[in-house]
Amino acid sequence: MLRANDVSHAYGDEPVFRDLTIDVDAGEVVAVIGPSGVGKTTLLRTLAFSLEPDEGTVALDGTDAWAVDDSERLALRRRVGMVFQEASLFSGSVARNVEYGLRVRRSWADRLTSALRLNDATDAVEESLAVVGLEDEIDQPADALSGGEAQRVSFARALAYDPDVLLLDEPTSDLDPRNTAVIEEAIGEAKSRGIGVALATHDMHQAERVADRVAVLLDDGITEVGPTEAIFEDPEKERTRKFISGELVY
Ligand SMILES: Nc1ncnc2c1ncn2[C@@H]1O[C@H](COP(=O)(O)OP(=O)(O)OP(=O)(O)O)[C@@H](O)[C@H]1O
Repeated sequence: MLRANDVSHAYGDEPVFRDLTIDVDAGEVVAVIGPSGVGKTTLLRTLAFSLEPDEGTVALDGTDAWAVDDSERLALRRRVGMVFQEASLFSGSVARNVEYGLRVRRSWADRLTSALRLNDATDAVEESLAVVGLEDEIDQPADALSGGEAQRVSFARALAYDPDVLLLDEPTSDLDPRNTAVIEEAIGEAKSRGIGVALATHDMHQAERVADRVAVLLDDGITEVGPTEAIFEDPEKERTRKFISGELVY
């Protein structure tokens, strides 16, 4: 469904990755693991159509995002939700923060329609908050939340948006185990709704817990991608095995 094909990207003269291919299907979680600075964030920004690759194509359901005009590309971007390492909520209630996700997705025409849609929006906000266990905090000011709760609201916001794809950039690296577990369960819920998920993570155990497939990003490209169990138990490449076992030090 979402596919980056033979993409290359460099910042100035510094190549980040070359000829990299990765895809994410509906209802599938693909974890991208690799050492710090290898290009996981750059890859997610490429998959979000916010960074144009120097070479190669990035397509959603076969539409090449950089071969269409700006408005079509914007329409593609709207089908993708993102959660970053740090929650970025604005002052205002939890409900308003989650609603924001819906508002950016909807066109003006949609927003001007009936009360039925407004009810749908309220339902979507409540349901999304329930997925991250924060339905009781709906009217609280976002400023009053802990860091972990704020990140859960960020996830609910991305989910309420009803994306086709969710891109998660180390969403739990600042969280404690309890909040991490909530986010991992929410990833499972997104998957069961048919959302394709790409998850960049430093945490190999997390990749093992939540991913269907794992892409190992080393040096300037994907060294190996495959079913999670195969990558962790019996990788094809020696380099993958060394990275997984911690023998490869960066
Ligand atoms: N806007 C930029 N301009 C120049 N260089 C950049 C830019 N963004 C990232 N880089 C460099 O590109 C490389 C890849 O960065 P990126 O953030 O994609 O890696 P990462 O795997 O997500 O790292 P981390 O795990 O530490 O978040 C790094 O060497 C980084 O310093």
